[in-house]
Amino acid sequence: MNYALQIDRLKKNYGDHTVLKGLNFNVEKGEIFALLGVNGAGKTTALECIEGLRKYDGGSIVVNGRRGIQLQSASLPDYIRPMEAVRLFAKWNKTKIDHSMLSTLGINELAKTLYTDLSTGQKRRLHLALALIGNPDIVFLDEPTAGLDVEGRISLHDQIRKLKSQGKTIILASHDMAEVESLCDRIAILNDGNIVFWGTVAELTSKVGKRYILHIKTEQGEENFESDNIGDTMLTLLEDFKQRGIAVTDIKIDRGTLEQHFINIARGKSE
Ligand SMILES: Nc1ncnc2c1ncn2[C@@H]1O[C@H](COP(=O)(O)OP(=O)(O)OP(=O)(O)O)[C@@H](O)[C@H]1O
Repeated sequence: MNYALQIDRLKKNYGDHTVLKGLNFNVEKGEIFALLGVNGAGKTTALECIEGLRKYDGGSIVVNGRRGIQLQSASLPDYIRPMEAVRLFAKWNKTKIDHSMLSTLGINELAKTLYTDLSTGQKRRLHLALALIGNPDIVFLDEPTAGLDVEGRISLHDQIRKLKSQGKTIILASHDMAEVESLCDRIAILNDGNIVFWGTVAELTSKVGKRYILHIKTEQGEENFESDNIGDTMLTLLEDFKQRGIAVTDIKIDRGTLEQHFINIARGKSE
């Protein structure tokens, strides 16, 4: 297999707090891959170890290709202008400025604005341009569309798809299932320092397809139940309520969404 990234038993502690307990996953060349997990799951820590920005305490990381890392907001000085930042990054990377990439990302039109005066979307576009300056094979994006409006998200998603069509591998951390469903080939879900799901979005979706949430209202309130076998679950529950002498007043069945399923996995409920 042609891997861009091979992570084997990656461990990271902050003092006596073990954040990554031995992560194993691979990312194929040319795919868009997302690391998902609730707040504090360890996504940024894992990305920073892989990016080479943070030391880790065990395991191995193999990166096959040049890395390009999107800066976090607030990483550039307020009074730098976009083209000054571009020139600096080109110098550090010992490379020529790719004006066609800058124009695709609309950086030329921002040339004279101070960094502090750029909108969130414009900053994100600049950060992406700076990540692309050394023509990397693997591009790392930490929550690339957080805080963007719908138009900004669509435009950034188009840029990310374009990078994939150029053969680049994209690795992103995200909270946003809609983003992940529309963009990513494969995902890993982090929970409590471990990978609890690794696979394609279709594989996760197929699991969700079988999952139902049953809302049963009784005179005592509403209770929710999850099931893969809605018929059997409903019969068992109705029998149980009957035996306890509780009157059922309403029943609603929801097919669980991908997001709901993700949250259940990420919070450690069994599949
Ligand atoms: N520099 C640090 N020193 C000590 N603890 C840290 C440090 N950075 C992160 N942590 C802790 O490590 C855990 C994982 O944090 P991390 O930022 O990697 O998670 P995350 O999944 O990216 O979260 P979020 O979605 O909120 O960005 C958290 O409990 C956090 O408090």
